[in-house]
Amino acid sequence: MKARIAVLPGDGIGPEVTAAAVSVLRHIAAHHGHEFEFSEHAIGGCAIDAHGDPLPAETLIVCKQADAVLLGAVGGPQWSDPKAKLRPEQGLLRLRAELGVFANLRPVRVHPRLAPLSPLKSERLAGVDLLFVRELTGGAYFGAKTRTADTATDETRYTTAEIERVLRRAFQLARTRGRRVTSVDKANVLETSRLWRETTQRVAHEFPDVALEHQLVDSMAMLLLTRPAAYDVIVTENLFGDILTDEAAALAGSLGLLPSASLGEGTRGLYEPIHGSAPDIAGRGVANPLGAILSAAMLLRHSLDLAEEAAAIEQAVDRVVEAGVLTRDLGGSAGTRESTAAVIAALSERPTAQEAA
Ligand SMILES: NC(=O)c1ccc[n+]([C@@H]2O[C@H](COP(=O)([O-])OP(=O)(O)OC[C@H]3O[C@@H](n4cnc5c(N)ncnc54)[C@H](O)[C@@H]3O)[C@@H](O)[C@H]2O)c1
Ligand SMILES: CC(C)[C@H](C(=O)O)[C@@H](O)C(=O)O
Ligand SMILES: [Mg+2]
Repeated sequence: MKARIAVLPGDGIGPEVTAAAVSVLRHIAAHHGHEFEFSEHAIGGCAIDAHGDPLPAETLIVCKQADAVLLGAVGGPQWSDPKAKLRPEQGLLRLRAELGVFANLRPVRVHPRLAPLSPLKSERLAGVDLLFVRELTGGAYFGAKTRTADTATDETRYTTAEIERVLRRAFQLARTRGRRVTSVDKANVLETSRLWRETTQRVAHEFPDVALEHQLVDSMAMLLLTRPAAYDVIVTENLFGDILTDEAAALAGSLGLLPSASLGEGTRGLYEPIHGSAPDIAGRGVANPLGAILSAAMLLRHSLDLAEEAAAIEQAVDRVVEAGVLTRDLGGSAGTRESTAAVIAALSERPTAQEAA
């Protein structure tokens, strides 16, 4: 298979973790007979510095022509002045909107070896296998903003069509898993959430084989910590999904572990770890590359239809964790390169009988 992959390293640890993901994809291409063509483009703070625009026109054109986009992270203290006109994060939000990737899939699994790193007791973590589906191109992130000297507003706006399409994606995904959807809103207070809930109830009729429950976001924040194994697919709006998934990362042991896939109507997708540019550790070669590497696996599965290769990467990551080659955020001492090299070495090993079954 031939594929064009646009790589947007971005800021902070972004270049370190995308380099790791690209080297894993190169290994897959070489060993499975694929031709992946990579091209790097600017986004975020470094694009503001080089081009005066967090999403330069050239970057957007290449992303729209690519089969998939792999992104590191954007942002950092040097571009975080509240009065700044241009912000790195605007580039990422515009890219998501321009690509029409309205459904952001964020899987959360807990490797038993990492359970001690979680704030929860191991018995609560057994069987945790969540898939968050976060609406990605609507809500407060994209509503009108106003600002005077002492007042600011961010409009939260959702249309029925925006809610329906992300819900359908969540229900469809639930059919490939545990057939349970939890829809998270704040319908006791917010009008957008009341529209969300009404729409969910209607869309659920199209999926009679999938169980639906509603949960208010504040109690969901607690339930994620008290009974995380009770959930399967969790679908929610943009802002709630952003916050709940960072919380869920603590269950897995580190923000550095969680991947994501942002999908629209076609097969082209945007793939990025859920973490940010981690300015506190950038440039030191210690960032955990596994979230980015697992995002590359999602790219193979969702944009290139290479499910076997995707599973091979996921199994290799599991083996590396099992073997205890861990970066510092996971209590180990491996650097980014060592962790990446261990994944590539594990890819070359034969699958265990259990994995092959
Ligand atoms: N998708 C994105 O590009 C994205 C996502 C989140 C935050 N951001 C931006 O990143 C900047 C920093 O934000 P923040 O500090 O709140 O969040 P962050 O995710 O960058 O970092 C939070 C903490 O997690 C650690 N961490 C994150 N990723 C890690 C990894 N791969 N390996 C090891 N440790 C890791 C960091 O060292 C830090 O202690 C901000 O400008 C923010 O807007 C960007
Ligand atoms: C950087 C920011 C715009 C982004 C978001 O909130 O979507 C990040 O936090 C994420 O989770 O991808
Ligand atoms: Mg976030």
